[in-house]
Parts: sequence; structure tokens; C-alpha cells
Amino acid sequence: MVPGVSGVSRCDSELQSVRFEAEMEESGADGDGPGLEVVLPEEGRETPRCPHGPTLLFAKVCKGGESSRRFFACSACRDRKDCNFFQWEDEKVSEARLQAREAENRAKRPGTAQFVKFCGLGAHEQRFCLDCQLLLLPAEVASHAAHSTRLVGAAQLRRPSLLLRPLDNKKSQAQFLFTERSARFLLDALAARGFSRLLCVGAPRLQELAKLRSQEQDGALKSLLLDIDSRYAQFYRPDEFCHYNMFNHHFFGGEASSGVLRAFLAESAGEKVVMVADPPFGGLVKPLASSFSRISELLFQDLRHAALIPMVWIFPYFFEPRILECLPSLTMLDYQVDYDNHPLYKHGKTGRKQSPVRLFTNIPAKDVVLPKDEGYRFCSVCERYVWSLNKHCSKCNLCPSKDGREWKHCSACERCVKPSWRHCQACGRCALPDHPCGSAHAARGCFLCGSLQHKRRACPASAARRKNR
Ligand SMILES: C[S@@+](CC[C@H](N)C(=O)[O-])C[C@H]1O[C@@H](n2cnc3c(N)ncnc32)[C@H](O)[C@@H]1O
Ligand SMILES: [Zn+2]
Ligand SMILES: [Zn+2]
Ligand SMILES: [Zn+2]
Ligand SMILES: [Zn+2]
Ligand SMILES: [Zn+2]
Ligand SMILES: [Zn+2]
Repeated sequence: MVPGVSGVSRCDSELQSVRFEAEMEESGADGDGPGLEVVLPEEGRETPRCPHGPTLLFAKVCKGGESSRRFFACSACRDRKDCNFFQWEDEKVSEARLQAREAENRAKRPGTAQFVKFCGLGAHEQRFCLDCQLLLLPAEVASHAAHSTRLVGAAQLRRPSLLLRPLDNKKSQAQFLFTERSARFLLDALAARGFSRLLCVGAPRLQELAKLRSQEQDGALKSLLLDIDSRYAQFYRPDEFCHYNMFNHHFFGGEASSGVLRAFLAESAGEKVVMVADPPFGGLVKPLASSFSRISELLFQDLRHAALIPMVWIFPYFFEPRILECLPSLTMLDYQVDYDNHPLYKHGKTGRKQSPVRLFTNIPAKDVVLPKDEGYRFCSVCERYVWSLNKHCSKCNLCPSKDGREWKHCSACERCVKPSWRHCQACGRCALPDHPCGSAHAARGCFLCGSLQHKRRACPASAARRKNR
């Protein structure tokens, strides 16, 4: 295993890691411990490339604020089985090895779309190979004779997310697909705000439902899908899909492909464009935020100021501090997103079993109307729609709940806390009843310098380190 890589939640949405994060959050640890930090490259600095595009630079943060020797690793895959790229930052790589690497990267690029040719076939010729997950042209059928294949009709071609097997690789893509309820809510809410161009980043089901809706409404809604799952290229015209890695803003199809996004954004002058991104739930908030900022730059290239594209970033609530640290103009909404093929994240559950997945958006919260019949209401003080159990606290002057449970006010802490927490006299704060009482952990001191006044991210030592770099 690559040193350190196994210890961090990368592009990973498996249940376990999400639950782990949830438990950390529940215990008050909020992820402020030892781990890997992504160091974003300075402007113009090239990083070595793996088959998934430019790699990311990682630094392991140790107690005392020192970071160990830094290294490059794949941005998209956590498991070495999926991508075993590893290079120390200061390692010298021979020209021969660079060339071999480039040849390997080229060989791993997927084939091009054949959607247009496939659509021209007769109904009795349109075959899909279930084993290879490929649409087959007549000349290709013989080589799949030993596989299970089936005819596909126009209706199936319009719903690729029902035809394709969701990628369930726990350590990479883990595709959780929206329920009709969540997808419909998103499309309705965005249409109500007047958005007519939809950029779906890692949201293949949303793209197909947007397209279906558009066909019913004379092309009123235009959408483009950016996703690392190249199987989707088979179902779309080249101007509807880009093979894209959202952790490093890499277009596998090079200039031609990034040009598709540029054209999509440029054409939207006068039409309102919105981006909906549903990344795999992992810890790589910083690179995601960086990619979304780069997409925004393409939209606002004529403007001097750094504006953010209207967006909805779908992610678990316990990433709120990290997301807001990177993109402070976003706010978290109470809406609970649920998924078809996820055992836990289902609508109607209560307590800890509710979906932890929320919307982070720069659309004003008061304008995103959450459905009353699903249990949301408008808080006129907070000026946003909230979940029914999120009761307004007059002492905090806000609706405090993040996790969907009813929080309660602690007058000693002077804030609202989770229902399972009790005020601990020894620690002088609220915590779970079985917390490690009196320990440094319980006191939530800074990981780097031990101060009780701030957390690692706000540590002057950490700021100094960043500046030095
Ligand atoms: C949690 S699923 C979201 C699917 C969405 N809920 C839907 O129903 O349309 C994550 C999506 O991101 C894609 N993905 C995973 N890693 C990616 C990467 N590095 N770059 C771009 N897309 C990625 C997956 O293929 C998948 O479609
Ligand atoms: Zn890779
Ligand atoms: Zn096959
Ligand atoms: Zn309120
Ligand atoms: Zn309160
Ligand atoms: Zn308390
Ligand atoms: Zn205690």
C-alpha cells in the first residue's frame, strides 16, 4: 500500500467510510486529526500524470504540525489495484520511464463514442452486451457470441442509468443513483429558479431525466454530463458528454473535450446555467472545490472578479465546515437526498438512519422551496426552508440541526447540541455520555499545537506552514 494513502478518505463513497465520518462527527472529533492533506499546485506547475490525468500532491500531517516527505498519487483512485501511481515529490524520473508511463496512460484511454452509428441501426440490430457493458455494432456482435447480450429499444437508450450496472467499486466510483423523488425535486427546484442549462458533474441519472424532460418540453432544458464513467459516452452525442475527472479538472478527450464544456457555457449567455455535482463522498473537498472554481472561470472568463457558477454540490452534512472553508459563498440546505441503490439513504427514515446527504448551494436559500408534503417548513427568522424536526432556537437565534434530529439547547455551552450529547462538568462541554472524559481528545484541543482555543485548520502553525510553502 502506498504510504499514507490508505488512511484517508479519497474518492470513495462506500458506506463504511461515510459512517466512520458520521461517527467521528457524532463524537465531536470532526476529522481534525492526523491524516493526509492535498497540496494544490501553484499556478502553472505541472504534476506527473497517471491514466486519470494530473496526479495530486499529498502531505502527511503529523503531530506538531510537521508534514512528512510529500508524494504524488492518483486523484481518482484510492486503491492501488485501480491505479498504482506513486512518486515522491523530489524523486528524479528517467526519460525512459516517463515515456513508458505516457504510453501506458495512452493505452488506458477508453474508445470513442459510437452513439450516432448505433442510433442509425434497425431495431433488431441494436444489441447491448451485459458482460462488457457495451452497445454493439453489427460487426462486433460475433466477438461477444459467448457473452449475454440483449436487444435494446429507444426507451432503454434514453435511460442508460437503468441499463448499465452501477459501478460498485468501493474504493473508486461507487455510483449511487438518485431516486426519482430526489431527481424530480432537483429538476423542479432549478426550473422554478429559471435555469435552462444544466451542467451535471457526476450525475448521470440527473442528465438523463433532464433530457427526457427536455424532449417533453421542446428542448427547453439543455444539459451536459461530465463523468469519469466512460460507459456513458455510448449513450450521448459528443456535445452531451465529456469524460472528465472532477478531482483534477482533467478532460480525458483533451482540448476537443474541454472545448465542449467551454461551448456549452459560452452558449448559455442570456440563459441561466447551473451546475449540479454529486461527487463520490470522500475527503477530497479541496480539489473538488478547485475544479468547480475552474469551471466557474470558464463561465465568467470576461469578468475580473472570481465569481462562482450557480451550483448545487451534493455531499454529506458533516463536510459542511470543510466545504464552507473552501467555498464560503455556499450554504447548506436541509433537503435530504436519497438514492435508489443505497441501503441506508432512503426517504422516510428517522433518527440516525436518515440520509446524511445534503445540498450546498449559492442560490439564495429562501428561493429553494423544500416540499411541505415531505415535512419541510419555512423558518421566517432564518429565511430558509428547514426539516420539521429542526426547531428554531430563540437563544441561538437559528434552526440548529444539521443531522435531521431535534437538537437541544445547552445553557452552559450556550449553543444547541445533538440530542445524544450530555453536558460534562469535567470537560466543560457537551459530549456523548461515553466520551473519553478529561482526555485531550475530549477537550478537542488543536491537533497541531494542542491549544484548546482553536482547531487544526485555524492553527497559526498551520497558516505559517502554508505561507512558507
Ligand atoms: C455518488 S454517484 C452520483 C450519481 C448521481 N446521484 C445520479 O444519480 O446521477 C458519483 C458519480 O460520480 C462519478 N465519478 C466518480 N469519480 C469521479 C471522478 N473522479 N471524476 C468524475 N466523476 C466521477 C461516478 O461515475 C458517478 O456517476
Ligand atoms: Zn490514476
Ligand atoms: Zn461482451
Ligand atoms: Zn430558524
Ligand atoms: Zn440554541
Ligand atoms: Zn453543554
Ligand atoms: Zn468529560
